[in-house]
Amino acid sequence: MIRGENLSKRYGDVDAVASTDIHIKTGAITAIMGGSGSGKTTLLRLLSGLEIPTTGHVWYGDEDLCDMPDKRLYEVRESMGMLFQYSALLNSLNVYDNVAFPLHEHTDLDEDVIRTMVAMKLEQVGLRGFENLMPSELSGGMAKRVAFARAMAMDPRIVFFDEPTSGLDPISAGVISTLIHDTSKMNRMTSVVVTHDVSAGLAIADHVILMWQGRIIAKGPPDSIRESTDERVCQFLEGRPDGPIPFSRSTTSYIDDLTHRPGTVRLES
Ligand SMILES: Nc1ncnc2c1ncn2[C@@H]1O[C@H](COP(=O)(O)OP(=O)(O)OP(=O)(O)O)[C@@H](O)[C@H]1O
Repeated sequence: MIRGENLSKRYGDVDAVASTDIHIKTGAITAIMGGSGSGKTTLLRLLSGLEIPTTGHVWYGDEDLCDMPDKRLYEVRESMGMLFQYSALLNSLNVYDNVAFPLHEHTDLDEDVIRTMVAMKLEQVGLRGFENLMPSELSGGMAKRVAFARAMAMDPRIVFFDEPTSGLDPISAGVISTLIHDTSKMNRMTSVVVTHDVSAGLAIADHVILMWQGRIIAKGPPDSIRESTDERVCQFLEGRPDGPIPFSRSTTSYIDDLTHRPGTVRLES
């Protein structure tokens, strides 16, 4: 369904994503995992057309997302759902209006029809009856579920989830992971999930992609990732602080930085 070809995204002198080829399979759940700063969110934003790559192409079917007229890009993005890392609910709107927002924005449906659709989506996430609550009155887990209902509002063909379980207790995280899995399978939806949550990622995904320093270092079904002997993959799966994946990404010597030696980053005085 979506294919990234030689994708790179450079911010200043950081290669957030570097020379990456990726194929998102139709109807499958793809988990993109990797350490902090490895480029997962950037890759997700490139694949969903939210970010323009520095090099490369994103093919959506046989159309290039990076070279699409704005009107067509808008149409394509209507067929995609997005659940952002911090839920991104609109704080001035209650739960009902947040979930109804895409339907109000993109359709001419009668309010009665919208009300029915919102009730169905809220039932799906176990929050029917909470329509009048404001985002500030929701727990983190409830906010994620509202964001999930909103991402599903237009019955998208593909949904991008950015850290859907971050900051949640294990039970709420389990609820969200199950929702992603069951909804994807029931609706034959294509899902792309960026997550730090190794066990959830391996449990719900059909296909796993592991990133390090902007590049894909392993890909395949969960079992092949579990059985990988690549030291970087093992370190990530086991959550070991020591190994080939360094804790610090600094490229300059610490001592040089502290002593303000030439060629190093100067601290502001
Ligand atoms: N808008 C931006 N401007 C400048 N640098 C950015 C921007 N977005 C990302 N980066 C840099 O690109 C690199 C990859 O960031 P990205 O958010 O894609 O990683 P990530 O794997 O999703 O990290 P995390 O798991 O911590 O959210 C990081 O070094 C980050 O600082």
